[in-house]
Amino acid sequence: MSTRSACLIFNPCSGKGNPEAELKQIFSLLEPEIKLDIRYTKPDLEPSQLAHEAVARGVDLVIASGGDGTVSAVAEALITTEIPLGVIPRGTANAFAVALGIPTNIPDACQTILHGLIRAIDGATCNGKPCILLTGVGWEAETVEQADREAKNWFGAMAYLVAGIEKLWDMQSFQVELEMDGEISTLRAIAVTIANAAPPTSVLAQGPGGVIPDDGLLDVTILSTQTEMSTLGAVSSLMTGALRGVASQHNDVLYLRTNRIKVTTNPPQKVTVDGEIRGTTPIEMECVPLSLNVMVPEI
Ligand SMILES: Nc1ncnc2c1ncn2[C@@H]1O[C@H](COP(=O)(O)OP(=O)(O)OP(=O)(O)O)[C@@H](O)[C@H]1O
Repeated sequence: MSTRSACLIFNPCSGKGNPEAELKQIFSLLEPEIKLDIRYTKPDLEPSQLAHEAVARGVDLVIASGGDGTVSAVAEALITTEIPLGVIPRGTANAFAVALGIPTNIPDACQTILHGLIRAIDGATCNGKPCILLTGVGWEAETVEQADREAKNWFGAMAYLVAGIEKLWDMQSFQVELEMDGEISTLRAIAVTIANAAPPTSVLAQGPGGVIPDDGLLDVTILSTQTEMSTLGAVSSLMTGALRGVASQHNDVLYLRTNRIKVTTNPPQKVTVDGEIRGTTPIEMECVPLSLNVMVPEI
């Protein structure tokens, strides 16, 4: 007997699997218990619009199935509503799912939607637009741009590592002005990453020992630079720190926690928000505490 109603927003182009078979599998796992209204994303239709329409129709749950781009856009429509977000990850990195412990295989992700718990997490805005994962300025944004569809098809999640190493050699340091609580600090950096939620694999976003998605704060990680050699040392320290789940102690890695920050750079730098390129600096980012309900596995 179907008791809950859900809109499933399905990106047929995410990842490298067979979308028809995947959708069939999702349907067979969920439909016995959830009445599903399936909507396909289209290149010229923002998934957030489909999610807004679902909210207006009054569904109990909205499920995003795709990569982080799809999940982030669907979440945009659910922030500040009580309607929970279900996630069936089918992308390359699936950073949002990994950050929240949501399984990245279809059967277990569906189990989480059927029998999981609702967890309230923070959302954020970057220049007034929603951000649920992280905003990257400089190296992170250059890496995301370099890791295009073709690279992701070839290398999977390793595409980001390959692109990051490739881009590191070209990175010029830039001047950064950080404004928090009316105070301004100035320094030179190659990367400024502001995270609301991030998995350990987002090495530039680890903050002082992992990103906490429901603390009402953003984790800012700055890779400041002195010389090319010290940059390499800082990057390898960040990577080993991320693997071991501890903060890097390198002198060129700085951490801050804040609920609101403005970042201005000279020259302007590319910005990535939740894995999509979104213009250039300056940016203003703000945490919106406990504004998004997400289905997560039972502990
Ligand atoms: N029907 C469609 N046909 C072509 N492109 C689509 C369609 N629906 C969505 N898209 C595009 O898919 C992109 C979002 O993809 P998403 O992030 O969900 O998956 P992905 O790219 O496989 O994931 P990842 O970023 O992890 O590799 C957007 O650029 C959007 O325009």
